[in-house]
Amino acid sequence: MSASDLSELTAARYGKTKVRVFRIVRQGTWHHIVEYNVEALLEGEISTSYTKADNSVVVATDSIKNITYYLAKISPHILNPEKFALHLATFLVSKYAHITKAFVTVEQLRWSRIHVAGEESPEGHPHSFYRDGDDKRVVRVEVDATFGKDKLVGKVTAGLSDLLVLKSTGSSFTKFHRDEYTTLVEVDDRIFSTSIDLSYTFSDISISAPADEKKLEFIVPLQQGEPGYKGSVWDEDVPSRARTATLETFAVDESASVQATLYKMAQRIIAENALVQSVTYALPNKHYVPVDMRYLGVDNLTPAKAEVFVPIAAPSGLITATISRK
Ligand SMILES: O=c1[nH]c(=O)c2[nH]c(=O)[nH]c2[nH]1
Repeated sequence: MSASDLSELTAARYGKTKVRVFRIVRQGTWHHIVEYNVEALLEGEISTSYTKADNSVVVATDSIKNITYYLAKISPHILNPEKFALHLATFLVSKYAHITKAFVTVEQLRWSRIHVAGEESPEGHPHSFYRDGDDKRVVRVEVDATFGKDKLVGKVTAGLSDLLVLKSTGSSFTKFHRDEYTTLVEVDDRIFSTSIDLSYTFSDISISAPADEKKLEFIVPLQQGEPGYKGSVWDEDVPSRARTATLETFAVDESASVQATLYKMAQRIIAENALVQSVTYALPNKHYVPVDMRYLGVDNLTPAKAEVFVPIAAPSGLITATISRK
């Protein structure tokens, strides 16, 4: 039996990742900026590149990078990561006959306008910005041309990552299962800190295939404010409402556990966003352990006296769940 009888290619996807893009859109002296980390991966009739060293089916990852920068230059949708991701994925499956699916992830880094005391605009400075947080807005798009290049289906998941939060009270963890392996003590007051990863999904959307020869045109059916508009996956309100719901629920919830708080956050996102079908959180429980000072005769352990803590980097709990619209 030869080696080729023993194995077969069952999945293949490739492309470019960590394409760093910064873009300025100038409206006179009023500038808009975005900074993205883009990943664009392809699937299709590419198996012979793996099995037969046939590079003729390979759109070089370098070309995928070049297309990403070109669209960042010419796309009217660059300022909205959902629309830009859909544009890039639609371009890739439309341009290349043998590519049936494109998977684009856009991570948006935070840049907010600096507010200068006494200056005119309440929206902030026209061209000066600061990094106001390490969390990222994240958009994942799949454009599927399996049903035909003129019947493109878009699957959009959006959300955020690395939103680090902490509350110094309003969190307990009691009445959990106990057995011979249990050493954890019940606490009715503890620190709760987590780095929030959130993603929410929308129903599939149908996308008009670009009619122009260069496949660069990507048509957005209806825009916010136009008659007949019923909301869409690229509404700017959805990410901002989701971020606010996450932060506010975390802040005000009398948390019985990470699980119970997670569930309330997700319920609020579903209630507030008609187009969101499901919500997934991944919440590491970043433990803060009070330092035992009993050997000094100092009480730093009873909850009301616990003031000095060791932040524990690892291990952490990891609580995840998906909550779906009924
Ligand atoms: O909120 C929590 N959920 C858990 O599942 C868990 N497990 C644990 O040790 N501490 C905590 N806290």
